[in-house]
Amino acid sequence: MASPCYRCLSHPNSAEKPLVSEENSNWKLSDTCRTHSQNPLIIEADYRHGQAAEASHFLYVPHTPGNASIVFLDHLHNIQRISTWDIWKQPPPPAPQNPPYVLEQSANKGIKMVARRSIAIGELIALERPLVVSRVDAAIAEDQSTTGIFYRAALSGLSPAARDTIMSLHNCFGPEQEPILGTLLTNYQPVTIPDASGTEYSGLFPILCRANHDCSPNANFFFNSRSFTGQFHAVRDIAKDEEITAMYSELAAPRHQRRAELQEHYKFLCECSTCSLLPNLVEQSDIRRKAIAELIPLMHSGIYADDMSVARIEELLGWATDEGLYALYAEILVYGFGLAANLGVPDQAGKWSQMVAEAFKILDGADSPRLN
Ligand SMILES: C[S@@+](CC[C@H](N)C(=O)[O-])C[C@H]1O[C@@H](n2cnc3c(N)ncnc32)[C@H](O)[C@@H]1O
Repeated sequence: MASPCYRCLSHPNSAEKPLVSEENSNWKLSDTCRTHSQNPLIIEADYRHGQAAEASHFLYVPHTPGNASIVFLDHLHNIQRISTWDIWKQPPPPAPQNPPYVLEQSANKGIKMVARRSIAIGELIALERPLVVSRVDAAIAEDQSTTGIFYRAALSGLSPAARDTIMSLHNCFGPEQEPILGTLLTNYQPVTIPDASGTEYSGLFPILCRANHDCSPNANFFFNSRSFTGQFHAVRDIAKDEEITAMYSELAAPRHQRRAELQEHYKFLCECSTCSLLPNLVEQSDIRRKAIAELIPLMHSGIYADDMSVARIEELLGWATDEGLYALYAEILVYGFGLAANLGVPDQAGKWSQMVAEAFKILDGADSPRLN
């Protein structure tokens, strides 16, 4: 089977989905929904499932029917826990004043995010709360998924402005996909909720999703679960008028693989500066990225292979820098720190530990939860 999307873990759907029919065009709960509780406002999406706790429910935050700013799709037990979070009593943190970006029409990539002024490495570019958060494996009955009734019902509790914003976003699937689902899948970004027993979530961030992809992106998307905001931080200095870019697919992969994934999940051929290198330079870039890819399972499992050395880590750090892969550079640093400590090289471990802290500040901001 084809690989799942890096950002929302979805598999692209087949081309059999019909458009939403006219009679479903009103924003209202469908007949298969029923209210589970009023305050907090929790709706059971499809009571026909008969397994209420494991079926998808919608939570609207704040709990104002038809005027919520966030809708959550999850199983009931998670939704009930999430509804008690103090975060919903607090206003969202302010976005940067005079944001350093503008959204503009591009020649060939739809809307793009562009730097209005020079942006320094580590600077917060944009921050916002999501309009939709969904567990990636939300349960949807076949009849609801093909017609879009499920998503229409989910969005019905949002404010009209929030819904208009969502429906104005790009849907890269065109008529082959139900329009609301197509729009969500085109724009979802990963959301990590601590204490969610490993459940994976996707979120719709209406400004951040306007950034286009680059295989050596200059911004890092980070979800701060404390403030419940998606954020972009610059991972290198960005010049005025330069496009601000993010990553949509696994970057530690050769060009043909990156392009295939982007084509499959986002329907475009990547012609970023890395993908457009001359053939011999693409070959070198692929060698570096494949070498970094080989380290990923070790980094995730924390295993230090016998042939892994401080010198090899330094080489891989250099390649991650050459390739403009800052998030992976930070992951390699973390692994290198552990390796050096494990090998009994305290000076090197200390140096890398400091570099890890600097890298997390750049990627996530000074309040990075990873700094604790
Ligand atoms: C999440 S949206 C990004 C914002 C989008 N450009 C818009 O107009 O709203 C993803 C879509 O943007 C376009 N896109 C993103 N990165 C691209 C790139 N590097 N080259 C060409 N198209 C790109 C593709 O159509 C893709 O499906």
